[in-house]
Parts: sequence; C-alpha cells; structure tokens
Amino acid sequence: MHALPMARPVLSQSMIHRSTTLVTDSMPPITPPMSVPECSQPATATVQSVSKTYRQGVRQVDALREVSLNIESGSFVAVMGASGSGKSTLLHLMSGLTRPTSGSVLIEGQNIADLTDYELTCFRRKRIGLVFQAFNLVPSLSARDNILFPLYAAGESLNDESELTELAQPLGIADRLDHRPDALSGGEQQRVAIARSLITNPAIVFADEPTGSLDSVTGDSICKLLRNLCDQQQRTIVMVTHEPSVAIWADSVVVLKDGQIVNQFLTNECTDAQSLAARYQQVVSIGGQEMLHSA
Ligand SMILES: Nc1ncnc2c1ncn2[C@@H]1O[C@H](COP(=O)(O)OP(=O)(O)OP(=O)(O)O)[C@@H](O)[C@H]1O
Repeated sequence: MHALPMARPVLSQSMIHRSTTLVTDSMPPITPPMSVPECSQPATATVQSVSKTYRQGVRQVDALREVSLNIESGSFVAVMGASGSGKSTLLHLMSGLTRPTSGSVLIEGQNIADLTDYELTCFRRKRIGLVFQAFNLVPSLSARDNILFPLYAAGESLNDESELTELAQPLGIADRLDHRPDALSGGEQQRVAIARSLITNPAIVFADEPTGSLDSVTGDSICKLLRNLCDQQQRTIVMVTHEPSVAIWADSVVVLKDGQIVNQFLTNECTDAQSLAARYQQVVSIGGQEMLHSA
C-alpha cells in the first residue's frame, strides 16, 4: 500500500491565505456573475445569495437562506453545522444535484442555472466528483468498473491503462481493482469511491461525511488521503462533516446554522481537533446571539 504521512502536513503560508472567502452582509450588493470579492486564488466554485426552500404540501422548509461563498481553487474546505442546518443541501446545490430556489452557483465560472437538465447532467459527470458516506458503489461491478463507471456513463473510455494505475496507486487500491465491493473493507470501498470521483479529472470534489461509516483509524486514513489529494494534486475539495477530528484536516471550516453561514475560520488557528471543537462551539453560540440581536 502506498505510504501515507503519519501526521497532518503543516499548513504553508499560501494555504493559509487561500481557502474560502465568505461574502458577508456588510459587503456591497452582489451583481452576478463578477461581483464576488477578489481572492488570492481563482474560485472553483462560487455561491451567490443562494436560498433553497423545500415544500411538502403546505409545509415549507427554508433549508438555506441567502448563502454566499467562494471556494478557491486547490483549497480543502470543511462544512460543519448541527443536524438540519443545511450542510447537505449546500453540497447538493453546489454539485448540481438540486437547483436553488433563488441565487446562483458557478463552477469554474459556469452558472449551472443556465444549463438544461441534460447539459447539467453532462457537466456534472465531467466536472464534479462526488463521494458519499455510504460509498454508493455498484455491488455487481468490480472496483475497476466502479471507478470507470463515470467514463462509461459519459460514453468515454480510458485512453491508457496507466491512467487507472496512476489514480489507484496513491489511493492504495492498485491491487484491489479486480475485487467486488463485498470483498473490500469499508476503507477500501471509500478509496474506490474516491477514485471514481476523480476519474474524469473534475474541477471539484464534494464529499458528504466521507468518514461517517468508518471506524476512527480508517476514517483518519481517508482524511490523510483527501489532504494529500489537495496538497499533491491541487484538488479542490469540499467536505461535510460533524467531526472536529475530520474537519481539522481541511484548510478552513465554514459553519452553517439554521440555513445561514454564521462564520468561517482557518484550521491553522486551531492547535488540534479539541481546540477546533471549542472554536466551532463558540462560533455557533455567538452566531446564534448575533441572529437573535438582528431578528
Ligand atoms: N428533500 C427534502 N424535502 C423536504 N425537506 C428537506 C429535504 N431535504 C432536506 N430538507 C430539510 O432541509 C433542512 C436542511 O436539511 P439538510 O439535509 O441540508 O441538513 P444537514 O445539515 O445536512 O443535516 P444532517 O447533518 O442531519 O444530514 C432540514 O430541515 C431538512 O429536514
């Protein structure tokens, strides 16, 4: 298996300055699509005043309210928040799985609202990688065919077998490609799912609780792997997590509360997962107080 570093890499100065840029209410009004604040790196994803309301009969849920955010190229961002705060909704909107009620989402400058459903499906297949808590592998397919599935779906195939080896090797699954998911450990299944998310060389990878089904040691190895993908391959990663010990691997943390971003902070301001947890709790309680005062 490919060797992974035993400790989280120290953040470089450039990593400290990149990461996300939160568009706050105090900033000038937004006129899409060129209105987001300047950032040190080009934005891979831009969320502009996005709201999402779910309707079930007469019941209405405002899952996201006027959320704005830049995800800068090559950054690793964790999204945290209590259950029901809107984390998955934000991820689904950014990855084009659902459309916003209002506002816009730009991936590499492309406003995905301008795409028809068919165009959006094609765009998603090529430019967006998805990793889920439950892996979502096809049980009857080998790891190899699971990884290649997005290419098959796009009517494409591998140019060269070495492409698959180059992808599988750093993920530590090069010798597991002929196995079906039921013959793989949870950690190996998630590595296959990560390889599948990368096979089309997407602009950005969205991971929804990628360690949620794994024990802490295996989860830690997946976190290291995501960190390495960011550091060594300049991948842009957005990850939803409840766990401070997982979020600490990211460059920055975006905190959602009741469908709004209440804060974001750089993880290098936290010495370890415990201090990140304390910071998160502080942000959530202060965010709540601010909301009460502005209500
Ligand atoms: N398809 C849907 N139809 C109706 N309401 C929905 C739907 N999806 C989400 N919601 C509601 O929107 C709100 C935000 O849900 P979301 O799943 O985004 O939160 P979350 O922060 O990801 O929660 P969790 O951590 O529990 O997964 C919740 O009140 C949820 O019940």
